[in-house]
Amino acid sequence: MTSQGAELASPRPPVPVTDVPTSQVAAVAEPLLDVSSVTLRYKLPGRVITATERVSFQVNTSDRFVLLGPSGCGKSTLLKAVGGYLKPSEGSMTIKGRTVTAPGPDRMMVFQEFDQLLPWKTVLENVMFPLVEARGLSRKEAAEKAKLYIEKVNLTRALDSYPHTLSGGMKQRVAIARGMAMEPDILLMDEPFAALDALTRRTCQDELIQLWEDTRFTVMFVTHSIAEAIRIGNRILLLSPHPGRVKAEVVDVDTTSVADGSAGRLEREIHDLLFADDGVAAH
Ligand SMILES: Nc1ncnc2c1ncn2[C@@H]1O[C@H](COP(=O)(O)OP(=O)(O)OP(=O)(O)O)[C@@H](O)[C@H]1O
Repeated sequence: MTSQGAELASPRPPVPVTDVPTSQVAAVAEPLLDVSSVTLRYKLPGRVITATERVSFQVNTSDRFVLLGPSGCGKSTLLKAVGGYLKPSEGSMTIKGRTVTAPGPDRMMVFQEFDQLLPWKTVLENVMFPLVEARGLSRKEAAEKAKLYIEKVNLTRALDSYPHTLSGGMKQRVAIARGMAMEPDILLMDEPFAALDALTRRTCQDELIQLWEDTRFTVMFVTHSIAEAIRIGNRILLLSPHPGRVKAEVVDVDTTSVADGSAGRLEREIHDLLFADDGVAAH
């Protein structure tokens, strides 16, 4: 049974898994993001690639909403479409009731690549840049806000450093600070930790959760790692292999289950759902 507004701290059976299409689930409140029956296609010379087919889901304020599925199922394509970089061939996407038609400062993206920072600008200048250019803040206001968010990702010591002097994990934290400083309606993260070593990746995941505890921002997070999905998400949408369709949604993911050992069970259940035939998944 799907429910909205997960209470992460409450003890509960950790695996409320549903195969009910999200479009059939009654929303408790107006969703922040409403993706309705969205098909995304790439039109190439002489052929068309369908990346996702009739995908529906809703993201609520303060959700940590994870898109999980095998490589090529269209996770990044979906995220780009929410970002406004791709127009659906079918269906609709609205954020706060407005149709998504183009990129905007209400949806900031963080990518996997370490080179998403401007190499000729310092950490502080990188975080200030969109605040000045897209939000129209004065340099003084932008610097104040940027410093606040750089502090939140524990990089105050690196304010004046240039990207090439930072580790991969530090660069990703700067990118997160830059996205969060814009105080977007939703932060869109495309496998931001996938290129990090295992230890740094784990640290960055924990820091992201800590950051969420502090600010309760809304995040949509793409990964193909089941363990990462469980660690990050309070809701996990499972997509089938290419073309991506909604297979199931895991709701009320209790992050405490990661510590109490039941994460392994949840991981196995999600694995079985992801890789089962449709008939098997629909139990
Ligand atoms: N720019 C593009 N032009 C044409 N086809 C594309 C383009 N980008 C992605 N595709 C195709 O769309 C499908 C979905 O790709 P997408 O990158 O969204 O999947 P993904 O689930 O994010 O995969 P991964 O986990 O490997 O990043 C794939 O078949 C891919 O080859």
